[in-house]
Amino acid sequence: MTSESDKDKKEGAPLIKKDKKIKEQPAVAPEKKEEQAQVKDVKKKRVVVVSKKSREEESKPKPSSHQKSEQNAPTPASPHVQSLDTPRTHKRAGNLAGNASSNTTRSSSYGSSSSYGSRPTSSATTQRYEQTSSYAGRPTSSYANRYNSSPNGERPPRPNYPQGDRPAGSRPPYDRDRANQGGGRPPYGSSPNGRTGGAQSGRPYSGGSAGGGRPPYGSSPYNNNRPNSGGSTYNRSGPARAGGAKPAATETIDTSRSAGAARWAASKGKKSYQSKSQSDSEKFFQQKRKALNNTKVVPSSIDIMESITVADLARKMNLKASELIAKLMGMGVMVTINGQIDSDTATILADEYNCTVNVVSLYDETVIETVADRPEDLLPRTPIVTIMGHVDHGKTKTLDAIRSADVVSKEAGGITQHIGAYQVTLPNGQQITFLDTPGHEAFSAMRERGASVTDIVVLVVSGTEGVMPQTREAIRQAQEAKAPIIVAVNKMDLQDASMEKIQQQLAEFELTPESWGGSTIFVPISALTGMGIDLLLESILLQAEVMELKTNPHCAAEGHVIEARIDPGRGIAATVLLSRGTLNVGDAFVAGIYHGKIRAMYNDKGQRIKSATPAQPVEITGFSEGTPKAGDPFQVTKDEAFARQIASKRQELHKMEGAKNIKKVSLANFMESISELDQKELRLIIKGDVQGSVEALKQSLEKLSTQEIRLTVLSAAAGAIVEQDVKSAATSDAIIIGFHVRPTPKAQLLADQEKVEIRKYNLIYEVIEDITLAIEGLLSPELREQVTGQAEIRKVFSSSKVGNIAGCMVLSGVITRKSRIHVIRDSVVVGDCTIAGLKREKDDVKEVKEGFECGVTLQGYSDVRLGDILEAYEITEIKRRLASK
Ligand SMILES: Nc1nc2c(ncn2[C@@H]2O[C@H](COP(=O)(O)OP(=O)(O)OP(=O)(O)O)[C@@H](O)[C@H]2O)c(=O)[nH]1
Repeated sequence: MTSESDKDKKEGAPLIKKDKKIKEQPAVAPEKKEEQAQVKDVKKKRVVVVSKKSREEESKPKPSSHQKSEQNAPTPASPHVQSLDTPRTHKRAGNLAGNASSNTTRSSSYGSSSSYGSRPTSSATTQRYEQTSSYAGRPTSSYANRYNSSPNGERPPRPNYPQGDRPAGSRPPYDRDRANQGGGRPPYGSSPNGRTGGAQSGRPYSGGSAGGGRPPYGSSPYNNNRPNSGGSTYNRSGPARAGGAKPAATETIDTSRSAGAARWAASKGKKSYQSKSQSDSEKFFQQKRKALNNTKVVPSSIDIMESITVADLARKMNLKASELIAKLMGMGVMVTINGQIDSDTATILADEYNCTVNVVSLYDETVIETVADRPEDLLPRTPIVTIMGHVDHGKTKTLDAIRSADVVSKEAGGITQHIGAYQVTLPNGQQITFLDTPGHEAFSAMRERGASVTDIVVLVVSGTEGVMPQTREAIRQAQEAKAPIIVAVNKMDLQDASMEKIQQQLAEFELTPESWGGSTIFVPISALTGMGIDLLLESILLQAEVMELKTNPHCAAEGHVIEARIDPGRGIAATVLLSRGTLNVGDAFVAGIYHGKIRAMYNDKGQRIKSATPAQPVEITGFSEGTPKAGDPFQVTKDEAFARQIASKRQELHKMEGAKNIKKVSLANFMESISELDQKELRLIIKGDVQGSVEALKQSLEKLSTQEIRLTVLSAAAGAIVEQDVKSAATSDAIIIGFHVRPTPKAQLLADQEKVEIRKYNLIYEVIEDITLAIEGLLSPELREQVTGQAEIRKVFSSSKVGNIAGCMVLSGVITRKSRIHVIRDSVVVGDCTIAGLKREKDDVKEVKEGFECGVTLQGYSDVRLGDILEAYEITEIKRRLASK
């Protein structure tokens, strides 16, 4: 039985400890407790305010001094104005000035930072960029072509673009006059080959970074000068800290106990009031204030990729996207805010603002540099052979004979064990790798991606049928790939097979037999009987010997994807053929635009292996995301993080290339842009009497689209309005336009039921007019400022209750209590706020007219100074018209 004391020991132990703790604390009088609670409360509020403040200041590039003053000054509940004749200096004004100056240091540090340049750059990558910069140019075809190297492991020479194509690192200013005369620059959107290559020529990436003022990764400009969360306010009342170190918790409590706590509490109250009262118009003003704070000039130069969205370009140039869109429209380029424009167009646009565009190639950042082979590193390697030829000429049977296994019959049984390539070991120990994919498809896929994987092509030609269409195609493909051809004249076991006939036919394709003085090897074979197969293999080895195929097996592995598939059990699996290096399980890699880490590796016999050498076909697993394509370059990287980085940049580049030519708003891309932009949309289905007028109407209507409102023609066809049209309109929320056509009775009935609007017209201008009005109805009104009066600050008073009071003389117009105010200093708008109090003498007034003195306290801005102009203005909403856009 458990005794009471035991129970206490078990259950009551923590309680006793707690009690002890409480007892250790000195006794506090009830009123003292209340005070402590208040102080704690104030402290909590204060921490919130401070963090909020630092966030605000971080987001603003400049005038932190204003904010500082504002925070120090409590919100004036009832502004009091002293007579202008009784100047009074306030002790706190000096404090505020001191704070302001400390913040000036901070704002300059913000100002020097470039938000565009904060791209992460590892030092290792930078080294690579520097190496890359020596390229004179690059092919402009798809991304995969760019990463492919030659089969012998050497990087193909980069094409040299004509000298003077573009100076290193920068673009020459665009001579508009010349272009207008049809001279220099190609038309918009036509990006001539070599342009981008020229852009990079000789321009070291790191140099570009430096020129662009890009801060190195991780070195945030904020870190240097930004005060810690305590800020100067803490310093004033709290104990001094060495080196501006973050205050300890005790310090915070101490400072909270000071008289400043009340001010913080008031400040907190004001802020919560502000945040609550954020109406739509307030948002507008916030944006405006932000814009004012960002009244930066257009930079003299910017760095962009090969294409850029209008929004990004506007941001880089410190301009409004709408302004750029308008300019582009003037140039005949219809583009939305998130639409891509190429670097040429961006250059022309930027040139309008005397801004030079430097094209930073994303491609450069996706290149995995490899170390060049030294002659002593190179060792002979296995030849890689592709069997090609016309349908039914015996390709599979030949491969089958080579492997001494009947693949045809296995395939008939549904067994597909092959991995796209396999290696044959001959009795003498020599090896040959055969690509086991249907020749043409493999070749086409490889060629499309710029891969030249095959060393030798074996062209199988039926000795009975002779040269057929696919034989010709195979010859062309092999010749384009500069792969030597060995002709295997098959089915020589058949009576009507003729070697001579085939030789004659092929001579027309510059495939002349050695016996005729040419250099092409012809081998008579019978895949059925196995006759001539040995000779064929010998011929392959002979050809390979002549080609002196060598590679470096000791470097990081490189090669190509031969085929890829999704294995139900193992996920993404790809057959890879290495051109150089040794591949090991656990290696990080990039294949095309995807990356991964080798999880498992299998040879062509399906056996699990740990490493693979050049020309040895292997199937790998371990892809982290997508499935690569046949012909994609495969490269091992130093680690997985780098592989991921490269893959992500390649994906971005791939996306950009895909989007590069999308400039005009089209039905194909509108869904994407709408989801991105949250645009308003007017959807139409057009039906007309003849196709010609339907097309004309469609084009005219699509031109009415603005960056805010998309006009989408879902379908445009000739014919009556039928039920299907109504159904489509109902599901997609569209309006039907009937031009010279009417709905069938059934369609009309359905439209009535579904509340689908059918508008009928006979004149094209009526349609345009109606739709224009509809679009204008959807346009949000334009908010326009109207200045109502101006006052000059002749004296500044500080009040402990209401903060700074501006003693003003109204110079023109009228200042009303409801006016919004621009604070203008040296012709620069430094503040945008409302009036908290307006007084004549000691009386609150609604307005003060020209020629009268008044006292103004501002809401949301307290850093008023002698000589500042207070510009009173009102916002008026103006209905937008399409014509005025
Ligand atoms: N008599 C004879 N028949 C052959 C020979 N080689 C292949 N054949 C037959 O020709 C037909 C087609 O052979 P495949 O090896 O499937 O031809 P293929 O070129 O691979 O055909 P596709 O895969 O459709 O392009 C089969 O019926 C084979 O048995 C040969 O040397 N002699």
